[in-house]
Amino acid sequence: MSLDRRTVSEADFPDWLRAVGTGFLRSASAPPPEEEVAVRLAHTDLSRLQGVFDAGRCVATFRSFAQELTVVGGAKVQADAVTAVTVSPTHRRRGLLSRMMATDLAAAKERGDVVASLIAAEYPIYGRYGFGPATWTAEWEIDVPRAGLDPRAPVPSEADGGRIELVDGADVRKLGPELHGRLAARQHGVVSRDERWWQRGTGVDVPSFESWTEPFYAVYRSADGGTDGLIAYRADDHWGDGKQPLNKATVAGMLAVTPAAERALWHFVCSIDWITTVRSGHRAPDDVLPLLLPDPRAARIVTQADWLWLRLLDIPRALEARTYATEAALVVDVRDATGLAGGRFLLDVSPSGASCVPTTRDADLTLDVAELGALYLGDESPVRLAALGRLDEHRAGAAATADAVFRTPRRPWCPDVF
Ligand SMILES: CC(=O)SCCNC(=O)CCNC(=O)[C@H](O)C(C)(C)COP(=O)(O)OP(=O)(O)OC[C@H]1O[C@@H](n2cnc3c(N)ncnc32)[C@H](O)[C@@H]1OP(=O)(O)O
Repeated sequence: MSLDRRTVSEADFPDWLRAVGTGFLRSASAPPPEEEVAVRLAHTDLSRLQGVFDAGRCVATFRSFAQELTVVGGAKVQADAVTAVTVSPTHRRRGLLSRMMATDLAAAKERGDVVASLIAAEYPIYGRYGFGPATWTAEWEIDVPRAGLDPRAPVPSEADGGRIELVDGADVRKLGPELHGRLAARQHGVVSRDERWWQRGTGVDVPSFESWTEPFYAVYRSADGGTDGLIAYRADDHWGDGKQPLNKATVAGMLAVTPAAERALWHFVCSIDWITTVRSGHRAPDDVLPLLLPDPRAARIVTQADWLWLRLLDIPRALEARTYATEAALVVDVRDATGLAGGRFLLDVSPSGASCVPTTRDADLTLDVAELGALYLGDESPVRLAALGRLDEHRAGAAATADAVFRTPRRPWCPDVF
């Protein structure tokens, strides 16, 4: 019987969820409990769910949803966020992912989405579809006694005027969205969170495959009482043979919209009695954390990897949406084998605005749409891509000009996994 790729109906949904569990090696054979299916259905746009069915049984899954992505300068573009991509091990490498991806990207283009976004399970999967790694992540493990922080110092410092308060999940659901909105207005790479995100993130209706332990939550209030930062962390219970506390705090999330809040929250979590190790959670690779410590070598990098991948669907709108710190003009030839977004464009930028229009002028640079995805938020270097042979320079110095055009002083950061 031929494989049937189709949009998922309400009746298909439990089996579709079962197939996601199979593909992600979570559970072997049963759909989640009925109540959980109902909760998830209420938060799912079925028209953006695809499944492939073999003799009526779901063997491949794909979901996309509407997302806003903050670009350089703080504007937001509409993203087609891709998730729940699985193909059962019995049906792998027969082109099912390629079929579902082609269907989804065509629909996103038709809808007018500017980019598609995802967090890749494995690096080699998505480049072929025009995605490039646009943000990277780093995680540190801090040896607190070695870090050299003054254990007697109050946190935050009295000079700072702010204070740290412990709060609960209900407070986080109240305060978090506003704080996140302020972060999303300034940090490129941030993606939108809906109400459901804050519920799941604070233990409301958590799916059965996730084991949930309530974290500790603390907020940073500035001198004027505003909430400028939020941290969630969990602690284990580990004691040495000599009766010394050797507990580890693992940060589940930390958002800060001012440098004072950022410094205070890191200092706070590194100053909790009994805690001798802090795991930072996923941060931008240029996070201030290690250099906040008197001895930065006490912060060991434990993860360094690609994080948010982007696929440009509308190059003029994408490039005009972000800001640029320099004044320059570049003709960029973008290859896109799918025909969705490629072409030759004149990109004319200055600190007061940008225009990107199709052109027949000679190209300064040629690159694949996936490489443009890696450049888009300012993280990758065109000069480095040229050295790798992934960007062709047709005019001497054009890659260096592109470096000045695209790169940003601070690196992009996407705090979420989706
Ligand atoms: C955004 C997210 O949800 S990330 C989660 C992705 N899902 C997973 O990692 C779960 C486990 N893996 C799977 O379910 C599947 O292997 C998938 C979804 C990754 C791939 O599905 P498939 O249907 O096997 O992919 P498909 O047959 O369309 O492959 C297309 C091409 O990609 C290649 N490819 C697919 N998966 C991988 C991989 N994991 N690593 C390297 N190459 C891959 C194939 O070899 C093929 O290459 P070719 O065209 O040169 O022959």
